[in-house]
Amino acid sequence: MNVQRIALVGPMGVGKSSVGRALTRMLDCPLVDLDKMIETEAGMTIREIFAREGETGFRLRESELLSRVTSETLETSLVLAAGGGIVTTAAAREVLGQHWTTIWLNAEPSTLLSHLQSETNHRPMLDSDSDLLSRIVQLASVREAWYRSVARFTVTVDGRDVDSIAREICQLGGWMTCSD
Ligand SMILES: Nc1ncnc2c1ncn2[C@@H]1O[C@H](COP(=O)(O)OP(=O)(O)O)[C@@H](O)[C@H]1O
Ligand SMILES: O=C(O)C1=C[C@@H](OP(=O)(O)O)[C@@H](O)[C@H](O)C1
Ligand SMILES: [Mg+2]
Repeated sequence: MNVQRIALVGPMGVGKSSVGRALTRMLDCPLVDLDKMIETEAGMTIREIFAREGETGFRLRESELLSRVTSETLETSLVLAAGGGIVTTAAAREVLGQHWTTIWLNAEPSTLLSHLQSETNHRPMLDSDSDLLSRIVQLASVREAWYRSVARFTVTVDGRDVDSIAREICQLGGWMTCSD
């Protein structure tokens, strides 16, 4: 069996979790949404982790969990929806580049703004003195080179629905099910 391991990276709000869910339906293989797994294991929400442990504590949990999930599933087909900031950790970039077919979902700031406008509550990295659009642009300027460095493919999502994005990803790899 041909093992497929697809990791979705990209900025907050681009649709990693949503496209991840669509992909697992289409490919009939499991999804790990890393943020959800972090929350379950910590028994805290992401906002609570940031409040108690700061961004540093969250990044440690995130990169350690990525390494563990990766090493425990090397022979398993899997879709991984990462959090937008995973690429800020060097160890995580190494794992994504080496052990996953990593796909960068990318979008214009205006698209991210429209996706995130009612979704800032559980995303502490969006707490900022500046307005939401400026924060989106600022994070992109820091992170885009890292997304590029880990990604085998880039998919632009502007103006597209979740299923069409997932279908494009399946076509990129020639995947019909996770065993193809
Ligand atoms: N292609 C899309 N078109 C319209 N809305 C989208 C699309 N992708 C995601 N969304 C919406 O944007 C918000 C953030 O999506 P989510 O999947 O949580 O993004 P991420 O995991 O990348 O932060 C959700 O409300 C989701 O329904
Ligand atoms: O970009 C970031 O730093 C973060 C993105 C979030 O995930 P999504 O990209 O799924 O929103 C989550 O991991 C956390 O709030 C930090
Ligand atoms: Mg997500």
